Formats: sequence, structure tokens, C-alpha cells
Amino acid sequence: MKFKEKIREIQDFPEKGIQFKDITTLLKDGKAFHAAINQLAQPFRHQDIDLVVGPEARGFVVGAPVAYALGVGFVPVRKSGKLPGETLSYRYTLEYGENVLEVHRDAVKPGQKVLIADDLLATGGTTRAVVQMVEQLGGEVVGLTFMIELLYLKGRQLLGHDNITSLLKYKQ
Ligand SMILES: O=P(O)(O)OC[C@H]1O[C@H](OP(=O)(O)OP(=O)(O)O)[C@H](O)[C@@H]1O
Ligand SMILES: Nc1ncnc2[nH]cnc12
Repeated sequence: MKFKEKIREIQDFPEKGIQFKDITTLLKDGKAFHAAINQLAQPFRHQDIDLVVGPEARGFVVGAPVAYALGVGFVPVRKSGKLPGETLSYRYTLEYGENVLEVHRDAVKPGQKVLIADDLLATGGTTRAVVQMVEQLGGEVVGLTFMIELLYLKGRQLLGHDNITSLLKYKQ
């Protein structure tokens, strides 16, 4: 499956200088969506994963089906003010702008092995925030998986983890 042909690229969104990778064109293609999720889940089928954690909003679209494919639970990390229970908050900077993320304090139990999933790895700021939140709750991040990796923003280097996979890599 040629997944890159399914991703739409939009120049100067949400601000000048950003080339936005739009996954909605892949998501609406049932065969491509199904194949992409299966490929993302595959390397983790025989790894010891207890939970998939994914950040709002596009991380839900990737993380929840990957969790379903692996037969494990999914934990949402949400933008601030959305979760009803007691939360842990974390502020971070994005390729564009700033953000606050929250997770339920009882969502990850100490010692649980976590796979972090998102649609896209850019600077790595979002994922680093999620890693630190999982670790603060006592979870162990055993892997990270993305549909898209923007190599030129060097998120992989920021994260410094040895089990990062991505389906599509963009050099520019
Ligand atoms: O590696 P980074 O530089 O942190 O960028 C990647 C993040 O940015 C996007 O989310 P965004 O915050 O735009 O939110 P959305 O999923 O609600 O669109 C994307 O879905 C990743 O989570
Ligand atoms: N260039 C980009 N395209 C789509 N989503 C993004 N999130 C951060 N950078 C992005």
C-alpha cells in the first residue's frame, strides 16, 4: 500500500511556513486506514504492552484502533479541562504554539508497560510531554509509534528512545 499517496499536503497551515500533513484523506479510505493500523500494531503484537496512550485529538484516531488491534486498553491524554477525574497536567510547546495536556491520575498503574501512539511526530514536544506524564504516573514507556515522522524536525533525537517506529518518513 502506497500510504504517502493518501496523505494530503497543505502549505502554510495553520500558519505560514508549516507544510501540514493531512491524514483525513487516508482515514476516509477504509482499506488504507485498516492497513495502516495493522502495520502500526504489527511490531508490538509480540511485545509485552499493557496500555496504549494517545494525545488528543489525532492521537485518538491512531491510538485507539492500535490498542484494539493489540487487545489492550487505551488511555486518552486530553487538552486541559476535558477530563472529569483527578488529573496530572503538563505544559509544552508545539511546532506551532503552546499547549497544556492532562491525563487521569489513575489511568496508568505503576509498572504498566505503555505504547505511546500518535498520528505524527514533528518536534517531539507533544510526545515528550506524554512520556513524562506516563513516567510520573509510574508507567514504563516501552515503545512509540506514529503514522508520520517529519525527519527534518528531529523529534526522534529529542525523545532519545530506542523503540520508535513510524510508517511514513518525510525528509522535507
Ligand atoms: O511533535 P510535535 O511538534 O509536538 O507535533 C506533533 C503533534 O502535533 C499535532 O497535534 P496538535 O497539537 O496539532 O493537535 P490535534 O491532534 O488536536 O490536531 C499532532 O497530532 C501531534 O500530536
Ligand atoms: N507539519 C505538520 N502537519 C500535520 N500535523 C502537525 N503537527 C505538528 N506539525 C504538523
